[in-house]
Amino acid sequence: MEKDPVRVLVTGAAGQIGYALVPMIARGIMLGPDQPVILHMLDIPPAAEALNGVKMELVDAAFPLLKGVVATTDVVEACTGVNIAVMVGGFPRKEGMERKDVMSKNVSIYKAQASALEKYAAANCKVLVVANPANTNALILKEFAPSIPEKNITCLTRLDHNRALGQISERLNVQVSDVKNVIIWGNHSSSQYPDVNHATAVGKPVRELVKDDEWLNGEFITTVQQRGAAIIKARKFSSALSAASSACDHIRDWVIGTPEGTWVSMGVYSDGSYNVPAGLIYSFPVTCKNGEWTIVQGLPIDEFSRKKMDATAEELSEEKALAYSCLS
Ligand SMILES: NC(=O)C1=CN([C@@H]2O[C@H](COP(=O)(O)OP(=O)(O)OC[C@H]3O[C@@H](n4cnc5c(N)ncnc54)[C@H](O)[C@@H]3O)[C@@H](O)[C@H]2O)C=CC1
Ligand SMILES: O=C([O-])CC(=O)C(=O)O
Repeated sequence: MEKDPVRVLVTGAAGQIGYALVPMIARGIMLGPDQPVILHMLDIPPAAEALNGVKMELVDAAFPLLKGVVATTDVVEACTGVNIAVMVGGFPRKEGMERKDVMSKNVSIYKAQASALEKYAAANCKVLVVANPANTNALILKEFAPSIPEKNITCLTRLDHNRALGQISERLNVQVSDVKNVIIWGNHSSSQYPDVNHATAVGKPVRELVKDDEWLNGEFITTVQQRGAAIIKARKFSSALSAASSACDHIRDWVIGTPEGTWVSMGVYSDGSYNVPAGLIYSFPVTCKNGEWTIVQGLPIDEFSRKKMDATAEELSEEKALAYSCLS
C-alpha cells in the first residue's frame, strides 16, 4: 500500500538553493524512493512570479512521488500541516561579507516564522535551518517557538561535514563513500572546527593514512572553513547544489537513521555535552535512530581540539547576543 504523503516546507523556494532542492525532494532523495511528498513552497511577494514558475516546472517534470504543490507568499498557508520544514529563506552572503553581516537581515525573519511554525505545523514537525547565520537563526526560531521541542530544531552543518569528507577523499585518492566519521564542531562559519581525529578511510585512521599532521591541522581545516567563501568567489553566488544535497542528507539520516558505525554532523541544541555551553545551537557528531538524533558521547578531545571547540562556542555566544540586539 502506498504511504501517506509527507508535507515538506521549503522557504525561500524561489532562490538558488530552493531551485536545486525541490526537485531532489520530489524525486525521493530526501525521504526515500517510496515516500510520496507534498511540497509547500514559501517566498516573499517580489519573488511570487518566479515561485509560480518553479511550481510550473515541478508540474512539467511529472515526478511520480509528488502528490501536490502549494506555492505561496502567505506564511500561514505555507506552514499549515507541514511535517518537515527546511528553512532556506533569507538573504545570502555576497562576496566580501562575513556571516555576521547578514545577521540583522535574517534573525527577524526567523523570529516571525517561528510563531507560524509553532501555531500551524504538524505536531512533531522536524525543522532544518539552512539560511545564515544558520545556528543563530535556528536558536532564534527555537526561542520564539517554545512549544516546539528543542530536539526538533536543527541547523545545517552537513555541507561542512561533506566538504571535509571530500577533501580527505581527494587527498587520499579514495572513494568519498570510504571516508567516514569526520566531525564538524560548532558554528557554520569560518570558526567551525573540522576534526579528523576519529575519522577513518577504508577502515583505517585518517591521521595514519595522511601522515601529514601539519596539513591536517592547518590547510585542511582552513580549506573546509573557507569553502563557502571560495565558492562565492568562483561562482559569484553561494553554494547551492551542494547545500541542497546536504540538506537532503541531513533530513534523510535524521528520519531514516544513520548507518551502523557511522555518525554525521548536525547543528543541535547543546545539552552541555563536551563542555559546550548549554543553550547554543552547536554542531556535534550525532547518530540517528527512530527519527531522533543523539550526540555521540565519550570521544577523547585533545588540547588542540579543545581550543578550537571553545573558540567556535565563543563566537556562537557572541552571535546570540548580537541577534538579540538586532531584535530589540
Ligand atoms: N547552512 C549552509 O550550509 C548554507 C547556507 N546558505 C544560506 O542559505 C540561504 C539561501 O541561499 P540562496 O538560496 O543562495 O539565496 P537566494 O537569495 O537565492 O534565495 C533566498 C530566497 O529567500 C527568499 N526570502 C527572503 N526573505 C524571505 C522570507 N521572509 N520568507 C521566505 N522567503 C524569503 C528570497 O526571496 C529568495 O528567493 C542564505 O542565507 C545562504 O547564506 C547557503 C549555503 C550553505
Ligand atoms: O558561505 C556562505 O555564505 C554560504 C554558505 O553558508 C556556505 O557555502 O557554506
